[in-house]
Amino acid sequence: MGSVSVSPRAARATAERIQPVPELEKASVHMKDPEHVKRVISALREAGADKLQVISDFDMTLSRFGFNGRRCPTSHNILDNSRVISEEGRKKLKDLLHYYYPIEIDPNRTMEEKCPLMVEW
Ligand SMILES: Nc1ccn([C@@H]2O[C@H](COP(=O)(O)O)[C@@H](O)[C@H]2O)c(=O)n1
Repeated sequence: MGSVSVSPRAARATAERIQPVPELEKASVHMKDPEHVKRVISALREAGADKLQVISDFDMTLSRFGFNGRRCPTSHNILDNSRVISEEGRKKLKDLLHYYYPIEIDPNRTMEEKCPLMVEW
């Protein structure tokens, strides 16, 4: 949420019309500045879907790591195992996962060693 910029004028305008966001009331949601988050969400709602641009990253910040003791799929896993990928493509992706994932979680490698390999992946 911190990277969404809202002009002071837009923030003031929306502050008066903030609608409740029930999802934000969940115990699992932690916010440094809840009022700012509410203002940003109101501004997003007001601007509409045409103005929305979503940028996500790929390191389990958006996807869940585990649930009920089981590992959740990453965003890559979902695509890798979907029917939009050919059988041959799925095999290649699985081979890449088996090669690169152990490197990603290897506690004996430095970030400097890992980074170029993760980019290569
Ligand atoms: N080509 C790739 C690259 C990365 N991964 C794994 O996905 C994790 C990121 O998961 P998100 O749900 O946040 O996208 C990353 O830590 C790698 O383990 C992959 O499977 N395929």
